[in-house]
Amino acid sequence: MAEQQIKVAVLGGGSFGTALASIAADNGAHVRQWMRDETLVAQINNEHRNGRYLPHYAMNPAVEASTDMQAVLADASLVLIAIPSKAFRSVVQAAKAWLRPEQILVSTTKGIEQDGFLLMSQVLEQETGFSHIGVIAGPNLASEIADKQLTATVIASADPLTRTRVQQALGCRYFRVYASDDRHGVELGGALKNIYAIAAGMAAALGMGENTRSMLMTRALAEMSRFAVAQGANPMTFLGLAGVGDLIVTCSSNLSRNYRVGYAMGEGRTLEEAVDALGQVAEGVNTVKLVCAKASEMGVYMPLAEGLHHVLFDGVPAQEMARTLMMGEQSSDVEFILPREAVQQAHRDQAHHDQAPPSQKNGGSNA
Ligand SMILES: NC(=O)C1=CN([C@@H]2O[C@H](COP(=O)(O)OP(=O)(O)OC[C@H]3O[C@@H](n4cnc5c(N)ncnc54)[C@H](O)[C@@H]3O)[C@@H](O)[C@H]2O)C=CC1
Ligand SMILES: O=C(CO)COP(=O)(O)O
Repeated sequence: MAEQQIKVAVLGGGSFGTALASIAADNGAHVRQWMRDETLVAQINNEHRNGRYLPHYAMNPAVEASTDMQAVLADASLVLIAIPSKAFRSVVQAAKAWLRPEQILVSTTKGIEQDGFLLMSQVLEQETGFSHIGVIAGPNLASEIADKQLTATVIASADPLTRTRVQQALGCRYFRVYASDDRHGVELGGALKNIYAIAAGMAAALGMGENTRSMLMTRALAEMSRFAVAQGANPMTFLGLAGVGDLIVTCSSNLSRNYRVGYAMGEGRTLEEAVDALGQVAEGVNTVKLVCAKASEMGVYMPLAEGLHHVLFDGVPAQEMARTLMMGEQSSDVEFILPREAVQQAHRDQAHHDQAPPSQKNGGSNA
């Protein structure tokens, strides 16, 4: 019996939604893509090109674009939502009337909602109450996917059906889909790395070398995983594609929009100028604000994120980022092996010992 063609709906007409719609169509799925802009819909349907977000990408001609959300969602079994975090909830609310519990709902958005510090899959859960919910995250620069560069991602969900269906729908000769059940960790990895991509772009523009970049990325990973574990994620997730994988790509490539915002600021532009010149979403700008507030509330040590926050919002010069990196406490390398508290305690013990009168040192002996 012939396999039934999977029906995929993509909400969002930006670069990632477009790349994912085309992958699914390359893979034989029936794909409809929803967006607000009628001109873009006409261009995708007539020229098979998204001139606004991925102008040089020849999309799979089978992708049908539409501004009619109901028609796009009508018979889809898999719904991919690629909408920036600021608009995510409003789009889900608009879609709700046509969503059904048996559908698989997957967020591809790497951001956090301000009210309640919610990740997008939590927004999906809140709005729908459905159980087939997952997230996609990993080193996935849309423009490289558009070039069909070999790429891998992660589908994270507690629900095995969601994981399997997404692997079937998107896994193809140039796109591999690995599975995880740590939805929260994978989703946090995707959102948090945007903060450090901005910092890495800044460091690159300021002429910092490879040692510095490597230190920044590795300490970023320590900081991200410390925060995520405090939020209930599994630290091992940060060894995977959605952790270190995504951190590497966005901290190294000027195809990353977050990196580009940092680079422009390192060259002397203001945040506003850098964001305006980009014309697309750089989620890290909002994420750093929310994460710093949350970290301070939870008592999580995040010197890099705080340093970046001062540069972005408090008028501190970008050069100060480097000082932040060098002036923080010299603590543990991998704190899941040697806890930070153990290093701090050793420093305190040593200071106590150094201050003690000579008669009390070395067990009272003067040798
Ligand atoms: N572009 C990339 O390489 C990747 C992006 N992502 C994530 O995917 C999410 C979406 O990103 P992109 O597609 O790259 O963004 P984009 O900036 O290329 O496009 C955003 C799209 O959302 C639409 N949109 C914005 N507000 C809307 C609203 N209120 N109602 C309906 N549509 C609205 C815009 O019109 C546009 O079509 C982001 O959270 C990003 O972090 C994840 C992986 C890779
Ligand atoms: O998440 C991404 C690649 O994995 C895209 O990063 P930017 O949003 O910084 O372009």
